[in-house]
Order: sequence, then structure tokens, then C-alpha cells
Amino acid sequence: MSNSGGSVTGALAADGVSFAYPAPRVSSCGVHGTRHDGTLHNVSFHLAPGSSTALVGNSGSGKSTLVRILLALAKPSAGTVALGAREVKPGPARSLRWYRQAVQYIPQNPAGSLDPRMTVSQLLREPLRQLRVAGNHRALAGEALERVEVPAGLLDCRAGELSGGQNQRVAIARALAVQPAYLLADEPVSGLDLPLRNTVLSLLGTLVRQEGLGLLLVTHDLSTAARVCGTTAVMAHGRIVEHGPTHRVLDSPGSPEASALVQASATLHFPQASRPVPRDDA
Ligand SMILES: Nc1ncnc2c1ncn2[C@@H]1O[C@H](COP(=O)(O)OP(=O)(O)OP(=O)(O)O)[C@@H](O)[C@H]1O
Repeated sequence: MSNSGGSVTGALAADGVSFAYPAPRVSSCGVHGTRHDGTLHNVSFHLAPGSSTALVGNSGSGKSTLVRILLALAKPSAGTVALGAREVKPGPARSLRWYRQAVQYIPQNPAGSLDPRMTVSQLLREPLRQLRVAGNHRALAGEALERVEVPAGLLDCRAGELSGGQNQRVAIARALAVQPAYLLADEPVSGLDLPLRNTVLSLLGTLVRQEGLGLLLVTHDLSTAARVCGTTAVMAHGRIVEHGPTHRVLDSPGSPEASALVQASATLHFPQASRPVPRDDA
């Protein structure tokens, strides 16, 4: 099945985006005059249909802020966000319906955002109703469920009756139900056990390769980037400091920030203590 994305075509792009959170007069810890130099600086980013980009970077580098701006939840102080030829700005819900249909968000711990008292069918139909998507909503819900390989027989079960893995898929199906062209996923597998992480990552990869969705995957885990995403963008201090084919960025990083991430990841996966001890056969 092809995705419609609300019949929107074209790339999702941020062009020269800058953004600063408003400086609070009194911060939550009671300090006056907190200074904000800006969170994003002149960020340009481009995601084509059927392609996948990992957005990596240290904590606080600006990844989630960029996602918020791409979702039209925050207004950049400079630069633009556009889908195809159409510029996108935060605004009233009705003016953004087309965009909310085309670009869906998968949050961290997506299953945790499901109300356990609601049935799978209710959960999947809710965004269809909110975005006033045309068509038979129960049928669209069933189709979305099939795409994540959950039996349509579970439509009338309550989320609280399903396993964690099934709920994780239901949460992804909820984003797919409105037939978006793009998925923006913020650490969607953090907190999952390894088998479930693998299942969800395979599913996301399939959606990109076989169904032509565009995927932006925010992750701290470079092995996740390598597994799913054709390109990787590295953020540091509110800038994209490197963006290229994932294998190139990971094998020969061209920026100190990417090098540091690759090194830190290698240390995490192969800590000194667990490295094989070289045999002294000589
Ligand atoms: N609502 C907010 N108000 C003020 N400052 C914020 C707010 N949200 C984030 N920030 C600041 O903006 C900067 C970028 O934060 P952001 O959450 O985008 O980083 P991140 O790369 O997604 O981090 P993480 O990997 O930890 O989620 C940080 O310095 C953060 O403290």
C-alpha cells in the first residue's frame, strides 16, 4: 500500500533555522537573569520521501528542539520550514491539519502514551477523527494495524490487555493510520528490551524501504543509526556539524564532535574490561 501523506509531495526541509527559548526572568531554581544565547543556529536540513536520517548528538545539542520546529510546534526566530513548496508555521489547528497528517511524530516510549482503558480501534481512530481524514476509519485503523503486523482481531482489545511489544506497535500504527509521508521519531526504542528494539527498528526500516516514508530518527545510539538510516546528521551546540552517508560519518567522521560520539560509542559497546585479552603465544 502506498502512503498518501494527505496527498502532499516533496521534501521536508528546514532552511537557515535559528531559535532561542525565551530567557526566564527567574529560573526554576531561583536564579535571576538566565542568559540564552540561542538553541539552534542557522540549521538547514533536508529529508526526502523514502529516505531516513538519524539525528545524533550529545544531550542538549538541540535535537528535540529541531524536531519541535519541524513539527511546527515552535516558531523559528529566523529561517523557514517547508514541506514541498509549502511553508509551514505554527498556527491554529485547522490551518495545520494537512501538515499534521503529512508529518507524524512518534515520541519516546510511545506505548506509554496510550490510555490503557481505550480499545486499539479507539486509539487508532482518534487521530483520524481529529485530523478529519476522509474514509472508513475502522478500515483505515485495521490497515494501519496490519502494517505493523498486529492481527486486526486485536482492534477491540483494550491497550491494557496487550503486551508491551504489541502496544509499541499500536503506538506506531497510530502514527501510520493517518497515512503520513514522514515520521519524526524521538528515541522511539529507548527503554525497550533488545528483542523488542530490534523488532521496532526493523519495522521502521521496512516502512522507509518498502513504503516510501521519510524518517527522521533521533537517537543517542549510533548502532541504531547504522541499522536504520541511510544518512546521519550530527548536532552540536545547536548546529548541524556534519551530515552524510551513515557509514561514512561513522567510519571516518569529519568533525571533532562526530569523532567524539563514535569513540564514546565504541567505549560503551566494547569497554576495556570486556575486551578479549590478547593471548601471548609468542
Ligand atoms: N522548554 C525549554 N525552555 C528553555 N530551554 C530549553 C527548553 N527545552 C530545551 N531547552 C534547552 O535547549 C537546549 C537544547 O535542548 P534539546 O532538548 O533540544 O536538546 P537534545 O539534543 O534533544 O537533548 P537530549 O538528547 O538530552 O534530549 C538545551 O540547552 C536545553 O536546556
